[in-house]
Amino acid sequence: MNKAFRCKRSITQTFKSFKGHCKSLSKTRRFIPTATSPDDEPLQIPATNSLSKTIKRKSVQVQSQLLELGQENLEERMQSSVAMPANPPYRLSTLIAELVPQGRSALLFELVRSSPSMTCDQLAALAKQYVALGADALVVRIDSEDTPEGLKDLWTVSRAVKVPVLARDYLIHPLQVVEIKESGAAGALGVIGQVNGRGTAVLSSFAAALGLDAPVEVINLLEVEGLAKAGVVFYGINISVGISIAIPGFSADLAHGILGHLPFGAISLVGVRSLEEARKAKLSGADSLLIKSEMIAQHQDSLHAMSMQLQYLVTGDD
Ligand SMILES: O=C(O)c1ccccc1NCC(=O)[C@H](O)[C@H](O)COP(=O)(O)O
Repeated sequence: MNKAFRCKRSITQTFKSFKGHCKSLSKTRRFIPTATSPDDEPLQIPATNSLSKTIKRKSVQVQSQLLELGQENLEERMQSSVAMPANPPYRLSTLIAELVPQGRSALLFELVRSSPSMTCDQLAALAKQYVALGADALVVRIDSEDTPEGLKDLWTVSRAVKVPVLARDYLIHPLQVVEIKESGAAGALGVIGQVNGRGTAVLSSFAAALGLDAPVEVINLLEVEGLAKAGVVFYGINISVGISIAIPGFSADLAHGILGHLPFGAISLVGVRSLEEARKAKLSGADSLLIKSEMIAQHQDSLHAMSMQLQYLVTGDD
């Protein structure tokens, strides 16, 4: 359990500071989480790029959930989630701790419905295929743009395979983390430093308090420094983030710089879209690789070959 919770702050206090954080961000940041309590004013968000548009859409969704739930029910749900943390049978951080001393990085395959009409059972069958191909863990996309039944997908896949299953969404509010925990996942991707700003550490420590692995996506060492002080130990790097938020020079090279300067004992996950990115990330010391759905789609006709090449890469036999 990390700092925010070691300090014995109640979950209510934590949530309140998260709310305050959302409000302050609304005035100052480029990407603005607007998931606030039912009594908050709707916030104005400048949609400057695709990520900020996505966050705006997500904020509207979360805000409507919060309105429906009400403040008291929300606090009760969060409190009972902390009181009964998840104890998933397969954990990514445990797996990484086993593999890294052997010189091996963990391979996470991203799973997404190929069309909205795909069923949960079909997705579960695909999950089993990925595990048979060599995936050490799976990441299920649950955003409403990817599936009409994100949490059901997560629930079904988590029960279908004997590897860690993480959700991928855009996380801006603790309620989303509670739902992911209740769906039986072992973790969540989507806590993004650039989106959550000063609330990042709170959201991350809340996920940890619920027993989930939740790497925080970072784009520079300044973020790492601040988060490390707050006790964050799991970092994510999305190599293609430079494309979506136009950071000049953000590339595998910058990822290399961040990976080389993570705090002692920290673990890392790097999202890749090609074998070349996977190779660079492994050489730079990534503890785990997220094989993104775009890459899997590109190798649709040669999944076995892709997987074999990845196995060579992560064992360092490349
Ligand atoms: O997407 C990754 O590569 C990634 C790697 C490690 C931790 C988190 C990661 N993604 C979380 C995100 O929410 C993405 O940054 C965001 O969805 C944008 O993703 P994309 O459109 O695939 O660049």
